[in-house]
Amino acid sequence: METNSASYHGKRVLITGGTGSFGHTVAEKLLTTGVEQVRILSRDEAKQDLMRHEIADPRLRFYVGDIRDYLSVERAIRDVDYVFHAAALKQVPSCEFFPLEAVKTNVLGSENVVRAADNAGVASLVCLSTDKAVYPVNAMGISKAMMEKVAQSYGLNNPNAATTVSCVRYGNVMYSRGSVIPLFIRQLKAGKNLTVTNPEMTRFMMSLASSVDLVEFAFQHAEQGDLFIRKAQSCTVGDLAQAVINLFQSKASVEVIGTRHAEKLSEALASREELARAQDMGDYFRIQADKRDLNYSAYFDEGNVAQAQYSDYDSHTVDRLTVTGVEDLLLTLPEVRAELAAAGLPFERTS
Ligand SMILES: O=c1ccn([C@@H]2O[C@H](COP(=O)(O)OP(=O)(O)O[C@H]3O[C@H](CO)[C@H](O)[C@H](O)[C@H]3O)[C@@H](O)[C@H]2O)c(=O)[nH]1
Repeated sequence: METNSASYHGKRVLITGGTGSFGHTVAEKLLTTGVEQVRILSRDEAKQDLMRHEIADPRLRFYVGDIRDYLSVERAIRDVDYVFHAAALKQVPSCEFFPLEAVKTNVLGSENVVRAADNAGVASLVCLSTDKAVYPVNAMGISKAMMEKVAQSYGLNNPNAATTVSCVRYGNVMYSRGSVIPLFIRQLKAGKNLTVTNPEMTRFMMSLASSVDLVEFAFQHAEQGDLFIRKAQSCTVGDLAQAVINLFQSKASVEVIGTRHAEKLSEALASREELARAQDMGDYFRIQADKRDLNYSAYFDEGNVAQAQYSDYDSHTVDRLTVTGVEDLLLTLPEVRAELAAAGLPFERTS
């Protein structure tokens, strides 16, 4: 995390959904700065207890609550300077089965966070979204797309707002809980074949460290309503499986199981319409909110002629990693290195 320690000096930071892998990593990094307090708001007291023991620091404070419940957000956000909003329902299948639960947490819960941040005079709020919010096809993505709209409408409706509200979109965070990389490794260790949905399916691959950098970047650069994405490479799931097989020197084969419910062949981090108004910032894009006011005729009559020159920032068309490239990326992940070390296999490149 390109932590600008000075920005946190003497400040209080709240992380919603803070016991997850993102929250944990951010909290640890913040505590290396001169931050005054890091607050975690989450539902599960057992996970909080675990984290309290893992990071024993008196500046870390835990609030049991749920973003669906405004009062619990209000309690946790009082006197806070900055908020990282990571609390969400983010499993595609569970949101598919219970779409209204996704609405309650990802849309209405996020609205609670925005409103509470405004009422508490928070300086900056960064909301975490996902590539599945772009041209969404599943309930998780649709609810995250609505969260982005809720976040952006805050500035549109409050031109003199004291709180800067921005969003970031992730791709697939490698080795995140419940995702395919730990699954592949578990399958290999159990002597099973790797289950691949569709070998040609592509996903953006991001390490946890680079997703934390993205949030940090947004925090440092956000203006009202901005949405940030980090440029990323993609790979096919077939190549990902092959890279895992190669690193673990396994004889396992790949079993094609077919596309799951509500998943896409590729994901887009930004649409062409968004890229047409995006600012290229090196490793990142800033996508500004449509700043026209809520005058309906402006909304309908003023188009954007630049749009036609752009295509989506899509995992099928961006720079694609080779199998060796995926192996190299996997070797940067501490969890993969630990698994390889435990299996007595090399986890450094010799050539
Ligand atoms: O047994 C499996 C399971 C998955 N896949 C494939 O592996 C890729 C990644 O699958 P994950 O389940 O790891 O990730 P998803 O893209 O489905 O979704 C993930 O990324 C999202 C962000 O885009 C959210 O964070 C979500 O919670 C998280 O599961 C997909 O192409 C999927 O089809 C397989 O090939 N075999």
